[in-house]
Amino acid sequence: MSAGNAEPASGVRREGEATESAADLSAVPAIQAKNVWKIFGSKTSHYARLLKSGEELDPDSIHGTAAVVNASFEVKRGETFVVMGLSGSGKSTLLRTLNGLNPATAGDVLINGQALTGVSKQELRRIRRDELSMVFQHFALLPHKTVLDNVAYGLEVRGVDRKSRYETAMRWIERVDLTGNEGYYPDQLSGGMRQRVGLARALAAETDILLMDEAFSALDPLIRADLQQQLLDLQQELGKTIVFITHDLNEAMRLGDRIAIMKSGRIVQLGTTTEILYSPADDYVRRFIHDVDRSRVLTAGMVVDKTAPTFKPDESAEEVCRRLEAAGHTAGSVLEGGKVLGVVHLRNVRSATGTIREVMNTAEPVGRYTPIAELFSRAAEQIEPLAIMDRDGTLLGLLSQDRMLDSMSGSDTSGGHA
Ligand SMILES: Nc1ncnc2c1ncn2[C@@H]1O[C@H](COP(=O)(O)OP(=O)(O)OP(=O)(O)O)[C@@H](O)[C@H]1O
Repeated sequence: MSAGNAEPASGVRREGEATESAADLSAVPAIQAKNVWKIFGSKTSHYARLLKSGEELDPDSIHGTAAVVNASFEVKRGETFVVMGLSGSGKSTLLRTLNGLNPATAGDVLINGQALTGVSKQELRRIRRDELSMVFQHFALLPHKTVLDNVAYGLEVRGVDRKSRYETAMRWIERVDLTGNEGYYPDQLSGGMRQRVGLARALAAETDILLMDEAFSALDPLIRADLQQQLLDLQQELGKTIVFITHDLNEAMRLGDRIAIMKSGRIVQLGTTTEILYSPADDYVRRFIHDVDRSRVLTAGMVVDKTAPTFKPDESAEEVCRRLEAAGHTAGSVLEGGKVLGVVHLRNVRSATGTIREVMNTAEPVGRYTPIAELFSRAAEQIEPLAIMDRDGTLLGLLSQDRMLDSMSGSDTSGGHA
């Protein structure tokens, strides 16, 4: 298991110290949890003393509930970090230790390098207002305020003037596709729309960190899938740091860059989708992944072959054929000026006489976040594998139909790349 290996980062801030510049902050993980425990019960301060003095504590032997047991991890800036587990495993409690609503019994939580332990109530309120935003399962909208006022609420609390906060709120209302609904009250909206308001409100606060507690769990499956897609699209553009709580592993794998799986307060595995699918830490995790729809959670970027050779369009088919055979590959990509022009297959270059420009397949490359379920029919139409590109349009590698099928059947095709 990989939980528990978080190293302290540089740049720890203390209360009252100046907020570091954006450049300094970029070197610090957005969130750090170091040996965090949360114990409920009457002897909490006794256990806190034991843990602080370095004593080992067996969570099964305590009087009370050990809701979070020795959790250590870092959430990188711009990462979507999902905490997944069954009801009662400690997810919400862990989230509340991160925003200071439920102070840890022992251990440290650092937000943007600042430890929450020992800070004043006032400073904690400032951190919760300026550095974190929350999206809740049951929306937590103010029923007597309109959509516009709900979205603008965080800015109102911060004292932003009416004109600026409405401008900002309208921008986010538009961004979550709610334009035209700004005058409605929450009870006039569907569940999906209410959660869009919740999301817009969190985004309007313009904090770098979003904490989302079962944010989509109350929605029916189609609306839920829509909101997941909307979050993925927003995230691609905004690059927020998101901690997302869910009890659904399909949702966790669809959204998460990394996933922490919790059981009885412990993080039993922390890894990427492919790490968890192909190397489950124990039988508990194995049972979960049994129900995962791999074609939906595995994306092109997760299973792409990054080792295939690349060629220039004016190389001769004969030379390319020789190089492909020598490298033991059946296909390669053709690049010009850093851009993908096409893909060549050994079968086509073998019989060709001119340059590979004439025999390459010039089909559009595929984005790395496309679920492989959407690629099977395209892959079946051509002999060449699909070219997969990164966010910025550069080539990531090739993906053949065989490789997709292997990844679905449980073979590790990730080659260590998530
Ligand atoms: N305020 C509290 N007082 C006492 N026990 C608590 C408190 N809050 C949570 N617990 C206990 O801590 C454990 C973890 O609860 P938590 O709500 O964090 O789990 P969860 O994984 O978020 O569950 P769910 O998905 O049902 O919300 C449970 O045994 C719960 O009963």
